Parts: sequence; C-alpha cells; structure tokens
Amino acid sequence: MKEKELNKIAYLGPEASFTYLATKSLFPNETLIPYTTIPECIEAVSSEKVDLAVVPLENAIEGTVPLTIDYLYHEAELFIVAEVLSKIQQHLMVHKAQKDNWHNIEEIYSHPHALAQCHKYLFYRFSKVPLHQFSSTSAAAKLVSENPDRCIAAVGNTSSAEKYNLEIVEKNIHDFHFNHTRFVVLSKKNIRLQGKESEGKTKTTVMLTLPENVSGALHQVLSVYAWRKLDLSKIESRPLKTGLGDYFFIMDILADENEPMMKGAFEELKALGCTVKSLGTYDTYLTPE
Ligand SMILES: O=C(O)C(=O)Cc1ccccc1
Repeated sequence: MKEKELNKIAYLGPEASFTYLATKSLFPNETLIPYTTIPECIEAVSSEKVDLAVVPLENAIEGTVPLTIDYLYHEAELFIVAEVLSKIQQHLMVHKAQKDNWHNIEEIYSHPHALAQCHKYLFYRFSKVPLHQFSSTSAAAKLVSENPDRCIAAVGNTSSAEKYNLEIVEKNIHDFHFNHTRFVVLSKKNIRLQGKESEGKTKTTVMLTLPENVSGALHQVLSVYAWRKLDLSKIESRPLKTGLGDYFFIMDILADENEPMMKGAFEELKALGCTVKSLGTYDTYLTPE
C-alpha cells in the first residue's frame, strides 16, 4: 500500500502525549488527528474516518492496557500493521505561576498508567495529595496550564511541559528505570507498513479461546507452536466477560503468518477446537530517544 493513501491517523491526544510522540516518529508528514480516548481512536479507524489509529498496548512496568486489548477482541475487527516502542520518562510539572509553591501541590493529574508508573514516588512524596486519573498525560498538562491559580500538578513528558508552558519541578519520577511502552498502529486492512526502516523483527499477534472442558487444552496449544519451533514472545489471558474462569488468550509469535509453519499452526489450532483470530503480521519500529 502506498504511503500517501495512509494520510489520516488518529492518536490518543491531545498533542504532546506519549502516543503523539510515537505516532509522529513513524508518520512525520501525515495528518495526525487527536482523540480523547482509546475507544474513540479505535472507532475512528473502524468507521473509516481515518486510515490508521495509534494506541498504547503494553507498558514495561504496568503491563497490558486492558482497554486496548479488550476493545480489539470484543468490539473491533482491526489489524495491527506496525508496533512502535518508546522510552517513557515521567516528570512532575506545575504552572509557571506556581513554580515556587510546588511543595504545596493540592492535586495531581495524569493518565492512570503514568500515575501507576510513579506510584512509589507519589506515595512517599505526596501521600496526602489526591491523584486524579485523566485521559492522557498531555490532557493533564493542558488542564494545569488552564488553571494558573490552582496549585495542581501533572505527570507527563518534556514535550507536554514545553507545549503547555509548564515548569518541570521534579524529573524522572517513574519508579523503575526501564520504562518502555509498546504502541500499535491499527488498520481495517491486513496490510504491512512499507517504506519505513524497521527494527527487522517480524511478529504476529493471535487471539484465541480454548475448547470447553478439555483437560490440557492450553498445553496442546503451546505444543502446536513448540514442535514447529515457532518462538512465542508473549502469552496473556484476559477475561472473556462471560463468567468467572472464562478467558481468551493473546499470543505474540516471532514469525510471519504466511510462513508454511504458521499456516499449519493456525489450521491445527482450529482442528483442536480453538477459535483463532489473527491480528496480522507486523514489524517493530523504535522512537528515537
Ligand atoms: O497519556 C499519554 O500520554 C499516553 O499516550 C498514554 C500513555 C500513558 C503512559 C505511558 C505511556 C502512554
């Protein structure tokens, strides 16, 4: 697919969010359209208002973004056409009018994942201060910028501080140094992004359910990949939302779904009674630090 056809791209905004930075690094010349929530981004691409959507999928500290995984399983028929890995550094920022008063911060706003990534810092340093979950780190920064009279803070990145003219009062407040997030680029079509320089890794994401009341069913699923020497880089279960103990599984396999071994694995899973859905094969891209 030619790049110029993929010119409208939804992302979790507003501008300067981590998702924006990941999107901009992969699509520097396209029209980027901010949406307030992950479901809105997914709906925008499902209803073809945009060509692609970029949303966070997984964080090294906090794990999966459940909203993204669940929406992809239950609500949307989309494919992953690329993944972007970004380093995440969280900073505490206040309005410039409050910069000398920041020890008296009364409220802190950010995306739930960002607050969780800084849990220890916020717990020990601001134990009595209410934390408010917001739609994104940049939306939180924008809120702080619109309230110069309130001694409130946002947790987010340097770009947000610059864009919304805030003062960073404490840098790198995330609890673990290795903090990366995996973003996925979603499309209605099962295509591969072309003309960009990738990391050289190819991955396929599959979602499946096991046959009911079969002992050792998960073991059988793993054997399907094991004897073919197909490398699994992730397996995770999520509730099916039909009752306690009902799950679907998300698996990442480091191979192209068009390889004969992958096609064989797919057929064998179906023969075992699994329902299987491939989200497609895609390459990995890195956001420059
Ligand atoms: O809130 C943002 O800026 C996002 O893009 C979501 C997010 C939040 C925390 C880490 C990575 C992505």
